[in-house]
Amino acid sequence: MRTRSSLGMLSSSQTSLSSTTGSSNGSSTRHSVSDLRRPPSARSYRPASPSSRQQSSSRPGSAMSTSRPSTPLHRPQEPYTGTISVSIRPNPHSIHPLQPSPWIVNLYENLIANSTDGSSFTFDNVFISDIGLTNRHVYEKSCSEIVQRFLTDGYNGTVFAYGMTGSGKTYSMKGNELDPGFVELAVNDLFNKIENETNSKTHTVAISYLEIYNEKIIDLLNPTNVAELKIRDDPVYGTKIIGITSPTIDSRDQLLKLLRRGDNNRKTSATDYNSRSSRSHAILQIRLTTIDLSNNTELNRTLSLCDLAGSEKAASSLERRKEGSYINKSLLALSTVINKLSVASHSLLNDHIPYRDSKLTRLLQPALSGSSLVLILCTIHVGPGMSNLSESQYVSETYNTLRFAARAKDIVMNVESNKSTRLGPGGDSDRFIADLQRTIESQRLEINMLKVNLSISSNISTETLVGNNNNTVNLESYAEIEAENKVLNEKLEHLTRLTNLQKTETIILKNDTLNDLMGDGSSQMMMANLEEFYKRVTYEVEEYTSYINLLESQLKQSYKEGAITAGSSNPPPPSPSSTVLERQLENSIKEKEDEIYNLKEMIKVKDHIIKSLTKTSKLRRLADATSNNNDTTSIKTDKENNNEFSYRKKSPLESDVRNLMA
Ligand SMILES: Nc1ncnc2c1ncn2[C@@H]1O[C@H](COP(=O)(O)OP(=O)(O)OP(=O)(O)O)[C@@H](O)[C@H]1O
Repeated sequence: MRTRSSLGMLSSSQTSLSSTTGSSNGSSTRHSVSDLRRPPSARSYRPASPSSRQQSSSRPGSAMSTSRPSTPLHRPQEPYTGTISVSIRPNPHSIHPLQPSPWIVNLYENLIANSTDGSSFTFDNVFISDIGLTNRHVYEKSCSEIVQRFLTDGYNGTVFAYGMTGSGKTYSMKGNELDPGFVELAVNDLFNKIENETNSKTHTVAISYLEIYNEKIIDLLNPTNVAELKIRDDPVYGTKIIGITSPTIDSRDQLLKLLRRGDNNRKTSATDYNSRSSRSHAILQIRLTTIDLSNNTELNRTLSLCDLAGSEKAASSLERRKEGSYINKSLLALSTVINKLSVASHSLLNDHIPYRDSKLTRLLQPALSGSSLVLILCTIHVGPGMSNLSESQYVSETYNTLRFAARAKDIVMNVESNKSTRLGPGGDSDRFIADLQRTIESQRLEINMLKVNLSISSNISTETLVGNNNNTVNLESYAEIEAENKVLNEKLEHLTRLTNLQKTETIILKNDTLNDLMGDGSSQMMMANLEEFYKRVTYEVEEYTSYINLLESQLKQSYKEGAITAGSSNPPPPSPSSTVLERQLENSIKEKEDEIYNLKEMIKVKDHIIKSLTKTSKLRRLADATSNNNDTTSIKTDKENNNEFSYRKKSPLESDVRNLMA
């Protein structure tokens, strides 16, 4: 029973490690991952010897990582130069009472080793897999330093939890009532700081909370916000999400209440490995602005706390597989970025870093490219727990996570804190406002000029079409209509994509989704699946409807413009080019009308599907109620018969069932 005892035995020393936090050599010592299938007799733990470190550091790419002096975060230094801070936390529930774990933790060296092949990794913190180890303890040793430097020194901070599904990311970030997670602990630190601040300083806190689900950004504080949220470069914050809700917060309780509401909007589902698995990456951004009235300065900084979705093997459910492929794709993009940054830290070449390969890496771009202190908390499985994971499955997943962590640990950062800007007369913001006013003024002039040009050109255009002898179409007005056509074409392309998506959904529904919705056949599971499905479909229907409205208004506009262009009390014989133009407009209008008609038809189909599904779920509830009521009524699912229900024998509920079936 080496597992629990050897991991547990070191528990007491974990608490005495505070002096070693951050004092690791800042590198991960990696040894070759050799044959995992060596016979059990060969499994013995060999702590990393100086010679093995030597061997590791002589390999290309790691030489600098071991020789580079690491700067502990807690040592005041400006700017911060050092590696990303990486901590490893095993999920205590992953220990199996009977199966020895191949992973061994050495708390004195912050090292985790695989006893099968002798490979080992060193990080800033390696935590014990002990059920009694609280989030607060882990937070204080790994995260609170970044939060403090965010609060007092003006650094941006980014913390993210990374690891296999079910390994404890959400537990660490969110926690529970008894054991609050990193987010709540950071919020406490934030408000403690604000409340104890001297009178000369005022603070403004604003937050945004989003999830990236299937490569779409969703506003967790306002899920009805159906506009497609886009990431844009921003001179102050690096990147910014246009249109996201970002309320100003007055108190700790208000902030936590909003987060709870946001958490309820998050996509979670039961997977093969975790009964409540996060199916999205959730990112909380806290923006803090401090105005110091004693010297009239303003300081802005951002703390980002991210609970990433877990990497996973192919799931058995179709829906989960689809989500899983998006999750794995974005985690792969993150891993590629980390690899490249790690290589770039040790080379003089400036390789392209593919931040734009996923929304996640795009959002983390400013943090990973040096504008933020970064902590990565990697959560791992050290055993199969009570799941039916095989040893090779969880060991290889844990290896993947540790390799990712080791590469991240190799990345050298040079982070500068944000600087205060001067307020008041002659201050930075004054100059900024003056700049903005100048820009607005010159834009106002430009708009006026354009308005004048536009009215001249539309007069000329009308004259040209209604009676001038030269029969030429005004080029400017033609260009305008061309531009309008281009916009409409873009919209059309978007619609085609939506339509294709819609087609796929319908096909899926016909073939497999109904089986997926059935889940394990329990009405609870089916209701949960149905609710999720219903939410998604309703969201799509809303998107289509608002899109149709937009198209209709554009069409109206086109009609209007067409009428103005062609309208005349005394129309001239059309010139060849004006006829072409009118034909183009007519075709375009017709296409849009067809498009709208098709979309309306599709919405009808969706509505019909929703109704049928709701009916089916009611039917199933009735069926369950009937069978729970003992009686002999037997309602059974016949999946081979197109998922219809067949029933026999009368019961008091049968008439209800019949009504629903009708
Ligand atoms: N350190 C811990 N102490 C106690 N329980 C834990 C710990 N870590 C994880 N758990 C438990 O393990 C289960 C899975 O954890 P969690 O949901 O946090 O995993 P996850 O990594 O977020 O998974 P996913 O990627 O699927 O969302 C939960 O029941 C959680 O309560």
